[in-house]
Amino acid sequence: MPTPLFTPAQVREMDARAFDRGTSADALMERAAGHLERAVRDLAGYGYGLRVTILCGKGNNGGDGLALARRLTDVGARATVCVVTGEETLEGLPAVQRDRWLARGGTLVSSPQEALVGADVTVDCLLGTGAAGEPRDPYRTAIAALAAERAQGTPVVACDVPSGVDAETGTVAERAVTADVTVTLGAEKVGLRMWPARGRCGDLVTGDLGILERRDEPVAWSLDDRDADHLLPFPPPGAHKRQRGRVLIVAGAQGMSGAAVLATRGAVEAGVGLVTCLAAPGSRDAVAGAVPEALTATFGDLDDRDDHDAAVADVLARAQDADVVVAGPGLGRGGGPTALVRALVERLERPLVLDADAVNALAEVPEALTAPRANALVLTPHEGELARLVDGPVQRNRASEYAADWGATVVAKGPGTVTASPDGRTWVCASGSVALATGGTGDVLSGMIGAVLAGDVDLARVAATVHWHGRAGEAAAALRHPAAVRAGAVADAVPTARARMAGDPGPRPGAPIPRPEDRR
Ligand SMILES: NC(=O)C1=CN([C@@H]2O[C@H](COP(=O)(O)OP(=O)(O)OC[C@H]3O[C@@H](n4cnc5c(N)ncnc54)[C@H](O)[C@@H]3O)[C@@H](O)[C@H]2O)[C@@H](O)CC1
Ligand SMILES: Nc1ncnc2c1ncn2[C@@H]1O[C@H](COP(=O)(O)OP(=O)(O)O)[C@@H](O)[C@H]1O
Ligand SMILES: [K+]
Repeated sequence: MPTPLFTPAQVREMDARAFDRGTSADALMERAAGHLERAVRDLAGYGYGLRVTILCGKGNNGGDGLALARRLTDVGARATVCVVTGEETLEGLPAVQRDRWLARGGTLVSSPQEALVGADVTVDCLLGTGAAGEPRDPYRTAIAALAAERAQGTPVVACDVPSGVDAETGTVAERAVTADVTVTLGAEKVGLRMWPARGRCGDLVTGDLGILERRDEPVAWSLDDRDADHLLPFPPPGAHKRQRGRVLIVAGAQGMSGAAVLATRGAVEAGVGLVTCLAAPGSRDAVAGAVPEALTATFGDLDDRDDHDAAVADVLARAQDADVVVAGPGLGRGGGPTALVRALVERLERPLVLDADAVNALAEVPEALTAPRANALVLTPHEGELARLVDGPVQRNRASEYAADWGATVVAKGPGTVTASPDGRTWVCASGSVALATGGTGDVLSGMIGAVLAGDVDLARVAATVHWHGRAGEAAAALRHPAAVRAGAVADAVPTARARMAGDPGPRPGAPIPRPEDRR
């Protein structure tokens, strides 16, 4: 099942609801400590005699750490605890936990550096979801001491969030913890799935506190292989090629054949009935040579001011024979491409995927983006392209707002790509590799998205395709080396990545993501 993701504020509301029903904050803290204890022992592979150093702050995150120390002692581990703000700063529950720890015979070490000596595992209970902004001293110094210890090979378990990481936005302070395991408490926090935060968490483990209810509405979802596979098309037996979808790719201005080849390959490798690539004459020949499975044709000269109306009319006419149009890779910049993209957005009665230069063209005619539209529009900008479409700095955690404003599905690309559909659903991609950070991999993705939408315009399929593309990047990186992957190798890996995602296909339950209106 897809994993629901929540904001820290939502998790606080879940806490408050649990308190209203009679669950005590103390009970939640004890449950949290139980999950941390298990994570520490799982990481080490043993508990008895394990030397664990716990650095605590003065909030409830620190309280969790003090409760953990007691539990570890109960299973024979040796816990060393430092409250970095000084034990006298604790109030409320953390103070109660401190007193229990001291009553249990525990002691407190005053300096983090001293506490860390000889640790087998360290636990970051410095700052949790109550923190904001750059960690100040004494947290700052403690975070540096933890990092120095980790550099010597001592693994770090983070309580709830790695300190210094924003669990809502996914941003990371200049001084922040890097963990090997993060035990996220109550429900998964959306920011921890986003980059750069995701890179600080290590393995993400959810510590169930019994506060999440079925009716809780997540802000986003994360798909696993099986979820994504079930969302993707599976050809019905007996289908003929036209029923398996027809994709038209409009790409490759003069001298920009590579992008057209890669987008066309993306569509072909993703599996579809028919792919046609429309490109400038030289590019068309390159596509025909490189991708024999595709049909090819040329559009007129988009660079020629007098002729671009004819070229636009030609593309629109050819689009009548397609189920989906993908436009943009290597389309070029200028009046011709802008006129073409505008015409496609305003007049095409087919689902339309706009990538790369088509996104840039759209930024030239923003009124086309906000005008009401009947067809499905999917935009696949990387951060630079997205920045041209929005006012002010890009925030990927705001992709759902962009999607709602534009009535379009927005695929905000980058590590941890965020896909948001205009009906309010959002997905944060869990797959991918830095191997994808190379020219042309985005073109492969746009072709793949065209292919999957050709059968059925379920926008959850876009997120599933992003996941699939990430897995293809991982597969290409494993076969070669993350530093030596070219976009063509990602296209090569698309079919095997799907086969791996499918595993033992088993029964297909259909789309597992409920739409908002079905979720009551
Ligand atoms: N349902 C849940 O999620 C539960 C949460 N619990 C824990 O409670 C934590 C949240 O507790 P709190 O709200 O007390 O918050 P924190 O434990 O994050 O503590 C925040 C403290 O740090 C200070 N602070 C804030 N920003 C700072 C900065 N930039 N530099 C230095 N100091 C800063 C604040 O003044 C405050 O004293 C969670 O992360 C989790 O560990 C658990 O106890 C159990 C239940
Ligand atoms: N560090 C990274 N980790 C994972 N995926 C990445 C990373 N950097 C880029 N990607 C992915 O690689 C692709 C690059 O797309 P794009 O920037 O449009 O490239 P191009 O225009 O060269 O085709 C996107 O799918 C993006 O999500
Ligand atoms: K923490």
